[in-house]
Parts: sequence; structure tokens; C-alpha cells
Amino acid sequence: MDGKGSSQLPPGFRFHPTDEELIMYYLKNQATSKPCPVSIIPEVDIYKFEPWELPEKAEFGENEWYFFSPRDRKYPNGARPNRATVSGYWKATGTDKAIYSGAKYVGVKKALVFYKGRPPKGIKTDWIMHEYRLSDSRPRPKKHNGSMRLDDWVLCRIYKKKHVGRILEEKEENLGPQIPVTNSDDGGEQHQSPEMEEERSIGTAGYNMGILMLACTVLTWIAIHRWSQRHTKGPKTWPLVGAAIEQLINYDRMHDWLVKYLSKSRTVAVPMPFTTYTYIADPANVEHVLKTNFANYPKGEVYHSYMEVLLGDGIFNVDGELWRRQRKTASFEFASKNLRDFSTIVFREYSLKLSAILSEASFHNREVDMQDLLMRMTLDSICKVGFGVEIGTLAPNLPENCFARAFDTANIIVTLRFIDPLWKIKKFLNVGSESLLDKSIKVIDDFTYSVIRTRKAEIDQARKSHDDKIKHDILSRFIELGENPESNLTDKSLRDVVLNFVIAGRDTTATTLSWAVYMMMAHAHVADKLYSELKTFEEDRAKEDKISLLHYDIEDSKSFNQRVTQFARLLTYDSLGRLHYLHAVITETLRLYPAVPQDPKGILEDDVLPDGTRVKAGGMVTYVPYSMGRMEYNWGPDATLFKPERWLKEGFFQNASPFKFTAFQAGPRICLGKDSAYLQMKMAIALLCRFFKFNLVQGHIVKYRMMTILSMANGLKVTVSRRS
Ligand code: HEM
Repeated sequence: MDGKGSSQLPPGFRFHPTDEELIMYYLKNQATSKPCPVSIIPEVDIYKFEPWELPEKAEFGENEWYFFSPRDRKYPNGARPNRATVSGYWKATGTDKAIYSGAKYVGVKKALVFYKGRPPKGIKTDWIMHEYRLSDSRPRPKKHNGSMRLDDWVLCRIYKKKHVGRILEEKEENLGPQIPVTNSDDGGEQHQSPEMEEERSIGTAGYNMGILMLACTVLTWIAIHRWSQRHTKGPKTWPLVGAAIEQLINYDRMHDWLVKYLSKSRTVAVPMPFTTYTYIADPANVEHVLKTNFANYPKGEVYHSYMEVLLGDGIFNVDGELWRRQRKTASFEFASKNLRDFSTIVFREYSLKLSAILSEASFHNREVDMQDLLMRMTLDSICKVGFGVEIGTLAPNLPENCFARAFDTANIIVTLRFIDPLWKIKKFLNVGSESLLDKSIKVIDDFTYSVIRTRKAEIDQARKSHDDKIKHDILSRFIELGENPESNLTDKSLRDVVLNFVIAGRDTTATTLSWAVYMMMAHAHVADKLYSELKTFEEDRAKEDKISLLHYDIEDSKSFNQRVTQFARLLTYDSLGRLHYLHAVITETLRLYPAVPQDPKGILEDDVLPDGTRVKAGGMVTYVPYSMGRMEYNWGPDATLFKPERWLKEGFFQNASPFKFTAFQAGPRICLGKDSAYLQMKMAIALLCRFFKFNLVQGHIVKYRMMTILSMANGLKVTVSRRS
């Protein structure tokens, strides 16, 4: 709509003044009776008209119209302006905006919305007004002539909302800083309700209030949550994340972190996001979980999902029928005398290989990493005993072993999953640790499937030549079983069998042996006592076998190695059973450094443990051998001391309840390889401690690494000397 003055304006003229221009060039001029740059703003008392009547009063404008307007007082003695028209009223909205010219405060802009009817029941319309006032305009003192005039002039821009162009412009305006004007002269005019700018301001205020209330609620919640835990013996938690933060901070020393809490309370509940881990160290609770109510505490879905990538559906990682079938086959194999005899030969052979490497290192004053050597020894042994293949990682040149490295990496990463809530996302995106895990699994699988292929080919070959030596190992037993189509045993099942036995047979035994060697270094009197037992044993056995012991010179490698070999022949399954102190040394090592330091179980149904602790379905209960071995309530005041004698009564080894000494677990899932493990460990330690003395390399730090097995983070660097 063109106003009356538009005919005098040049073609294409548009009027888009800024707030500052409106104040500086129009309102100021009007107030001081100077001419404006263009005279297109008429003087109209806008409160005498309804907003929709105003466009035709304007001199110029299409979608917005400008007016100079006087303001009247609402009440004779008040400073509030009268904003009523005949049919309605203008109502202020939002925060006033200060207008600056450079750094100088020159005016105020107020937004108003027109309501039809009378307050407070007026109906909001789309008519909007921006009222500009000079900063120095002050309400005139009330004149005695009875004039109701409030101040000289204000400049009003009127427009109707919902015009797209206007909305865009409005948005632009709203981007500018809104500096609230405190010294407002509107006499406490109420600022309420919508219009675009207004809605935004009110929205912002409401939003800020909401944030404030939310923050207060959260802080109160946290405070109450923390206060309610003042008597809790377990770790203090935070809402939602539970103890996850504390667990992450203490991740590298997690086992000792648990010792701290379990020594204060035999059962500790650790809330985690979406679940609770309950840790137990009380033998009565352990018996309940591992035996009495065994069916309620399976490995469970959570454990299975975390470990599946590595252990698949192998015996360690399944429940129910799948577990029962594997347990039956493996138990049968472990009970066989054939396997025991075969194992004794293999363990002796590999212990001798290890002795030869140590002897060589001792003659050349070379440092060795005992943990690495022991891992090689047990890997070679389990591959030979378990799968009938020779992999030769303990060869004198100690060949690089990709499989072992990949296996360790995978083991570390799957353990991390238990406290890393982001692992599924990382796995989905194949980034970070999960990407490394993926690569490691490929290396592991390549090795494992090649073992299976080799063994299958050997079995075929043996069959063709009617050789019946094929049945001494566990893998062959499973391969044979797989030939029955009803067994559903695929190559993938065989892969899982192999990997489960690798973790069972290699890592556990090598780790225990490493800690035992470390204990010998840390407790010289124990090493000496063991040495005496072994010397006596050697002499007794030689007499029994009616052989004379070879003379040897510890400076002569040939005679030294011959004597080592002669001693090894005296070590049989039966004769090793007589070495009670040796048995006690290994068991005491396992008490303080159990190869499986904690072992979680799922919970099928809500239950109450014997000490009254309630556990909820879907959570986890973990018995903690590492803590259990260090608890005074389990072992007396000297619980933390390394004392093999605690296992001996009149020189004979006395076992403890498997629910108190839990290194091999207990109940229906007790370790199947316990005897085999003792056989290998006793064989190795007998040879090592009879003929060698170990010294920790100066500055080498011995500490555990967080993975399912309690291996040493930096290995075990030692120097070796020979014993006479
Ligand atoms: C110091 C050596 C060993 C220790 C401390 C040890 C400890 C354990 C523990 C704590 C479990 C229970 C694991 C779980 O529930 O996830 C277990 C299970 C098992 N162990 Fe051992 N183990 C050792 C050596 C061996 C060896 C050498 C073998 C076999 C070659 C073996 C075979 C098994 C098997 C098959 C199971 C699974 C039992 C089942 O779930 O039914 N272990 N072992």
C-alpha cells in the first residue's frame, strides 16, 4: 500500500531504517522540531485508531508503517502510558532493547502486541508495534492544566505478523544483543506474551529458569545420593554412572581396589550403568553361587557377548547343554591314563628345553624374560598335548610368535569391554581397540584353523597307515566326535575348542609359574628350603632307581646339562606327588596370585546370598580369588604373607576347601585341568629351582596387567645363575 507522500519520492525508494537511524535522524529531529531527511512519517495519535486503520493514515509503506505519536498517561498521577484503543489495547512484550549510536545510549525500543477486548481477557492479534523512545525523554511533570500527555513524541513502527519478509527481518534484529533497559520510564508496564521477538525472549527466560531448576534438582539429587552412601562400605557412586568412574580410574589396579573394599565387607555391591556387579569373598556365599544354587549363576548372556569374539562357544563361554557336552568329552579325555602319561613326557621335554635356554643365558650373563619363556613353554605344551601339533616357539632362537601376541592383545581388549560402555559403538564403527581386536582375531583364526587342518591331515594319514597313536590329544577326540553328523561339530566349533584350551592351558599355568619364580626371588629362605627338598628327593630317587648321580661342574655346560637331564628323568607323575613343599609353594603362589583373579557369573533370578545380600536377575556376581586369598577373615592375621608352610601338616600337604581357596573355581565347573596343571608346574619348578637361582633385573617393575588372566604387565626380567 502506498502512502500519500510516496508520489514525491524517487522511483525505487524503500524505507528500511535501522533502529539507530530511526532514533538519530527521525525521532530526535521530531523532538527538536527539525525536519526529517524525508517527510514520510506523519504525526498520528495511534491510540485513537485501531491498528488496521493505521496503514491508511501512513504517508508511505507497504508492509510496515511509521508514525510519530504522543503518549498519554493512564492515570492522572501515574507514569504508565495509556495504551487502550476503542476496541482493544496494546500490551508490552519482551525486554526493552537499548539503542546505541556508537558507544552512546540514545534510545529504547519496546515491542507491543495488540489485543482485542479488555484486559485481562483480550484476544491476541497479529498486529505488532515497535515503539522507539529517546533515551533522554522523561515523563513530563503533570501540568496543572490537567493535560494527560506523558512525553513528547515516540516513533512507532506498526506491522502485521506472519509476513515472511517481516519475519526474516525480525529474526535479523533479534540477532543483535538485547541489552535490557533498567531505568525504564514505562511506569512498571507489564511485559508479557507473544510476538516473535517477545516469544523468543519469554522462551529464553523460561528456558533459563528451566535450566536453573534442572541444575538445582540435579545437584540436590547428587547431594542426597552421596549423603545416602555415607555408611556404605563399597565404593561411593554417582547417579546413573554408579561406580564406573571410580572403576575406570582404578582400572590398572582393580584387583587391589577390590581388596580394599572386600576387607571391610565380605560382599561389595558396585552399581554400574544399567547393572550391578556384586563381588564376594565369603566362602559361604561362594559355595552358594558355585554349587548350591549353581543353576542360577551361569556364565550368562552378558559374559558370553563380551567374550564370544575370542572364545566363541567354547567350554569357558557357554552354559547348558553346549557346556555339558564339552565338559563330558573333555573330562573323559583328562581322566585317561594315556593323556596323563603323554603329558608327563611332553612337560618333561619342554621343561628341559627351557632349562637349556636358561643354562645358555646363565653362561652368557644374558637377561631373560621368564614370563615370555614360560608362555612359550606352556603354549608349545598345550599344542602338543591338546592338539597333537608341534609349534616350536621354545626353539633356542625364540622365534617371533604372531599368534601369542595377537592372543594377548585380544585378551586385554575383551577384558576392557567389562568396564567400557562404548565398546559396542567402537565395534560397530570398527575403530580404536575394537578395530585392533578385529585384526588380532584374524591372526588367531589363521593359526587355529591351520592347527585343525594339520591335525585332520595327520589323522587321515595315520588311519591310512593303521597307526593308532592318534587318540592322545583333546582336539583329536573332538575331531572324532565331529565325524558323527549328529554332533553338529563344525570347524568353527573345533576352533573354539582349541582357543578355549589355549587360554586354559597356556596362560594360567605360565602366569602361575612366573609368580612362583618371583616369589622364590622375593623369599630366599623359601627357595633354599625348596632346594633342600629337591636335593633330598634327587638322592632318594637315585637310590630307588639304583642309579648313580652324574658328577657335574657348574662351570661346565655339558656336564651341567647332563645332570639336569638325569634329574628330569627322576620326575614322574608319581614321584612328583612326594614333593609336598613344592606343592605347597605352588599353591601358596596361587593363593596370593591366582591365575584367574576374578570370575564373574550372571544371575538368572533374584536371589538372596547366605549373608543376606540380595542380588537381582540380570546383574553379575563375581567371586574374587585375588581378594579371597588376602582376607584375614579367610586366612588369619598373616593372610598377606607368602608362607607355604600354612599348607603343610607334619610335612604333608593339606588341601583347603575349594570355596575358600578358589584359584581353580569349585562346584560343577571346577577346573578340569587342575591335575595336569600341577603336573606341569611341579615338573618345571622342580627343575628350575633345583638347578637355578634367579635375580630380578635391577629396576624391573613387577605388576599385574588387567586381563582375564593375572599376567605380569612388564614380563619378568631376570638374570640366572646355576646351582650346584
Ligand atoms: C594354574 C593353572 C590353572 C588354573 C589356576 C586354572 C583355573 C581355572 C578356573 C578358575 C576355571 C574356571 C573358569 C571360568 O569359570 O571361567 C577353570 C576352568 C577350566 N580349566 Fe583351568 N586352570 C588352570 C589350568 C588348566 C589347564 C592346564 C587346563 C587344561 C589343559 C585347564 C582346563 C580348564 C577347563 C577345560 C575349564 C573349564 C571348566 C568348565 O567350565 O567346566 N585349566 N580353570
